[in-house]
Amino acid sequence: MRQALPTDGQGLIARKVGSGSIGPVDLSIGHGACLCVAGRSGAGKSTLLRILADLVPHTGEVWLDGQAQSDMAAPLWRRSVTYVAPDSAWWAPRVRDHFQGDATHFSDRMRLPRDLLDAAPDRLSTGERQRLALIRALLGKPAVLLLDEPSAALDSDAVLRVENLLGEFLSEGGILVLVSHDDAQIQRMATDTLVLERVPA
Ligand SMILES: Nc1ncnc2c1ncn2[C@@H]1O[C@H](COP(=O)(O)OP(=O)(O)OP(=O)(O)O)[C@@H](O)[C@H]1O
Repeated sequence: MRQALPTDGQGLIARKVGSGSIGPVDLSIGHGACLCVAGRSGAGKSTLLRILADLVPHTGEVWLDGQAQSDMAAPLWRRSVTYVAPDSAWWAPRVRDHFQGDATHFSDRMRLPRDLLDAAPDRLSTGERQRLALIRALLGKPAVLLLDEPSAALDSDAVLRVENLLGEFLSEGGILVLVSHDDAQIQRMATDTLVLERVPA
């Protein structure tokens, strides 16, 4: 497991967050740390990430470096606390139209063909779309990345390339919350783990 940095009020902190299907959940993640979220299908992993990104109504409170989520406009909060869905949305004609800045460095690191940046999003494979969604999020320079099964569709070499980039994000003080069903990936990436249990109806 990776080493966590101490939080001392900094980092991402959630207290008693929940919605109809999950919670209440407490968590605290320091800069440079990766919380892996596991649990059975339907346990609420995606819902927890969407709560942390302020994408769904919820109870409880979330803070980033002492700044409360409830005191910020949701779009501004999401620039710092960015959710990457397993089924990312693409709306512009070309892939590169979705990026803030030059994606070639990240795309080369992932060994993606350069012509993909000029491609129409609907011709991307599932794994290409997953990696390009991660690149799009990284180019936004978030403080926190909330990744929902980011390498579920990837071969083992591509998984390690993704983890390498995420390791770099962590070493620069980024905060990562990673939903994964892959125990080996959790072993490689986690400084801490949270196993969610489905709330009985
Ligand atoms: N928009 C929604 N409205 C109502 N219920 C929802 C909504 N989104 C998710 N749920 C329910 O909340 C529960 C948790 O769903 P969630 O997608 O968070 O689980 P998960 O742990 O991520 O599952 P998986 O591993 O299958 O992706 C499920 O019972 C799901 O049906």
